Amino acid sequence: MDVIAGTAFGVETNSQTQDNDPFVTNCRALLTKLAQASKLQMFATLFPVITPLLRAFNLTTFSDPEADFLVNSVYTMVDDRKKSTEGKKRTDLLQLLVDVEHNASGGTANQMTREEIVGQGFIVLIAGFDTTANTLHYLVYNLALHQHVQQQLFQEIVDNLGDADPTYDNVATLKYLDCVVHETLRLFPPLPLINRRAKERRIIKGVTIPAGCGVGIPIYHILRDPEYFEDPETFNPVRFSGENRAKLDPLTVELPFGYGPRQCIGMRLALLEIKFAVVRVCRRFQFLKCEHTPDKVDFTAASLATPRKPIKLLVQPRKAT
Ligand code: HEM
Repeated sequence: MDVIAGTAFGVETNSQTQDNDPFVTNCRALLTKLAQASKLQMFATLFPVITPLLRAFNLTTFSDPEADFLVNSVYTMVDDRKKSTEGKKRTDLLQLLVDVEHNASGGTANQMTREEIVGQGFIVLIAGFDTTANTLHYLVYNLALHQHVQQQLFQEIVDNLGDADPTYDNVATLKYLDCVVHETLRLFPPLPLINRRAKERRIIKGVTIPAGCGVGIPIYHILRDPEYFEDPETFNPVRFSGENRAKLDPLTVELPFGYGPRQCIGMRLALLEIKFAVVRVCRRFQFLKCEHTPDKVDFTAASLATPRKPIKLLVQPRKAT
């Protein structure tokens, strides 16, 4: 939350310590609702023709007071940025968007309206928060269940970084960490399903997809398909190492972030964020199973991969060496 609010909007949220910050509480509440709104979304995905009807009855995903609060906050930020002088310019996403509007003021096709800027900013906020947090959640769960993986990861961090702070360059040397992150995303993709609309009629394996038809792409199931991954239900980070990775279908390696021109814009930021957090946490704590830790995660039928019951773990400080 703090990373996305800071990098996208320059807002300091301190979500770990200031639970009552309205930005944090509204964001959390909206994401919880979004995760639950899946049945309506699924229906609208399969039958896009009903979308105008949902809009007419104000039944869209973003018609909640929490969404209003966040959208209005982004409007205020955009207006503040426009008023601020050159010298005070920030280097974040919102500033880039505001500059696009400013620089294209000749009315070119690339010019963005105020609404478009706010819409883009809002989507980044929503898309960048729970996805990364959920991945970290599932990653430490996997470590708790697979102590040998946790030990190898810990050793890699100690051997390569010692006590040094994680940086863009030094986390790139942590090859095993990269495998652990990718294997976590394979088994627990935060967005289990993405959507497209068919541009033209196509027949795939005997199934006709008419032009304009909504198509759901089941990321979760593709990433657990034995056609693409041997022994797919097993958590095995080594499948993403060096020559093993080269044998995988390249499409599946980045699939947790989608595919094609609409692929996740925050992929590199997310991977870096996750790796920084893992280095900081895993060198100080060990994650263990406890009596409430499930052996298998049962998901809700939601748009975000949400566990039906909270996943509880035992966290133990590591002894200083
Ligand atoms: C582990 C973390 C993340 C995962 C797994 C993830 C996954 C995805 C997926 C599957 C999509 C849809 C892609 C498609 O349709 O092909 C997407 C879109 C997007 N993501 Fe991420 N994402 C993550 C983190 C982030 C972060 C940190 C940001 C913000 C910087 C972000 C911003 C976006 C945006 C703006 C879109 C595009 C929305 C659109 O075009 O409608 N994501 N992401």
